[in-house]
Amino acid sequence: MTDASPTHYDVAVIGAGPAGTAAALRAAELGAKVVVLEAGRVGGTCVNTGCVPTRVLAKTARLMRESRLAGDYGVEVARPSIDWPATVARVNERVDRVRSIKRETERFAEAGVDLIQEGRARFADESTLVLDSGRRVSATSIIVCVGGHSRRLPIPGNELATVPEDVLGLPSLPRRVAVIGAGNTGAQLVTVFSSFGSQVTLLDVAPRVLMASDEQIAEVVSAAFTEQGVDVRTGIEMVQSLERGPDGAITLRWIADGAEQSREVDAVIMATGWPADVDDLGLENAGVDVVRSAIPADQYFRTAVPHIFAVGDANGRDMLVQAAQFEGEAAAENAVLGANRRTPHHLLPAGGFTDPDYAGVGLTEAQARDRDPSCVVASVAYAALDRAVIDDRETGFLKLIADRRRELILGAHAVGENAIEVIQSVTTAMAAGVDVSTLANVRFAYPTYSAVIGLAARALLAESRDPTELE
Ligand SMILES: Cc1cc2nc3c(=O)[nH]c(=O)nc-3n(C[C@H](O)[C@H](O)[C@H](O)COP(=O)(O)OP(=O)(O)OC[C@H]3O[C@@H](n4cnc5c(N)ncnc54)[C@H](O)[C@@H]3O)c2cc1C
Ligand SMILES: NC(=O)c1ccc[n+]([C@@H]2O[C@H](COP(=O)([O-])OP(=O)(O)OC[C@H]3O[C@@H](n4cnc5c(N)ncnc54)[C@H](O)[C@@H]3O)[C@@H](O)[C@H]2O)c1
Repeated sequence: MTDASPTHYDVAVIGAGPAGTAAALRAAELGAKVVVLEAGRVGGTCVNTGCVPTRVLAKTARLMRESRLAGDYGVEVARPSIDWPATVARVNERVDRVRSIKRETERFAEAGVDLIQEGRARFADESTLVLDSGRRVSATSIIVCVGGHSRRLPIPGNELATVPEDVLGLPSLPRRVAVIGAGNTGAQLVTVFSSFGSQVTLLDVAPRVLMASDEQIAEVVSAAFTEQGVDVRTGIEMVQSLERGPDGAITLRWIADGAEQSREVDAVIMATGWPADVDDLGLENAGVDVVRSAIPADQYFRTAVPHIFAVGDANGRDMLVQAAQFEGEAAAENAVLGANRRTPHHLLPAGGFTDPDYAGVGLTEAQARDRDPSCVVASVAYAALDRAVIDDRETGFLKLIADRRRELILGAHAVGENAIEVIQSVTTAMAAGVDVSTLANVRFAYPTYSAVIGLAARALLAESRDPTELE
């Protein structure tokens, strides 16, 4: 369809992932006439190809591990194995179920938001968008919520690799798999395939796994990978090439310690970054730049063109659902009300479902020591926690970091069973401005993993005090 005179809206939102959905609903709530332009399925990466399917795979992986241990509890089960098509079907069924409770399409309709799904949107100029169908839409403000996509390394044979969004499309469970990239995505896929019984090799140019996490947390996850039989190769110089052999196997070549190394695998997963989905967005027609694969935005989420906002994964800052939603709402308020709303980015709990789980919020220990050398740090091992011993989950610890007066909790990092739930509870305390002695006096139900918070808060109070502190 072509339309010479575009329909005009107060706010046009490109993308119906967590950022776009939050932005559109908030803008409509504030009385704006809103349109959402979505190229694919509503829900975005998170529901369709990211968090939700990954979490179902993580649950499947846990079932595999638990089944292997069932005998220790006198529960007799046959040796577990993966029926890959059934696993994929289960993931898809759960994704559909989550989609059915999210009801984005219905919520847009109830809020009076127009949803147009006629292909990809592209800027024709700074106020006009054109869709693949030819339809044109103009808007007073445009909120770009296009998310991102996997990055394929520019190396020979890269088309042989599978990207994380396409893992469910693997024809069968690979017996040998290489994961390139040990960020949040790669680490979780390592656990999934390792638990499923695949032989896993993990490669990264970074000096350690999980570079964004607290260093000690990453050490525990990395050591667990090695103990589980994963071949962890961090600090490599470069990945060179992939080549398909006559038997269908893929030869992966890389350079480490100045020498070429290679391995034959059945699948290679590239989890090497997440650039914004801007290639065909026509940003040059609107005067908006792309810097390091993301759309730069100021603290109010405005791009260089003040009525064009960029939020969620598109601005390349905090690529998390909780950030995308908050940024979307803030940008909608700034667009509709001309307000100046920012995001309190320091309180973004996040983590991953590896074995063991890991999570964190606030400053890492290195960041905290850098900013405040007199900060206090205390860690409590899960081995000191009754519940972890009861469950045979003694690996891990919770680390709390506070200012020298122990008035503010600056960061919390956990690795071990239920790490994310533990960190979420600490986040709640941080958001409420709870000081360490108040946290140390909270009663925790017995026997729980969150009890480690009380132990860690008491350990923080017991840390030797700086003599200048009571001045
Ligand atoms: C494997 C994986 C696991 C993850 N797990 C977690 C997790 O456990 N917790 C967490 O917090 N985060 C997780 N994330 C990150 C999370 O998915 C993203 O941070 C979040 O989805 C970002 O939301 P968004 O709205 O910015 O973008 P997206 O969710 O990517 O949505 C963007 C939407 O824009 C649409 N679009 C793009 N270009 C156009 C265009 N030109 N025209 C029209 N529509 C367009 C796309 O079709 C898409 O629907 C994970 C990511 C991956 C890849
Ligand atoms: N559970 C979660 O909260 C969750 C899960 C998945 C993704 N995410 C978010 O999505 C974003 C993308 O995550 P990601 O893990 O896909 O990407 P990432 O950018 O966080 O990690 C990519 C990894 O690939 C490595 N790499 C890059 N180039 C390489 C090369 N040439 N050879 C070898 N290794 C190379 C990097 O060193 C890095 O460790 C992140 O912001 C992440 O936090 C969050």
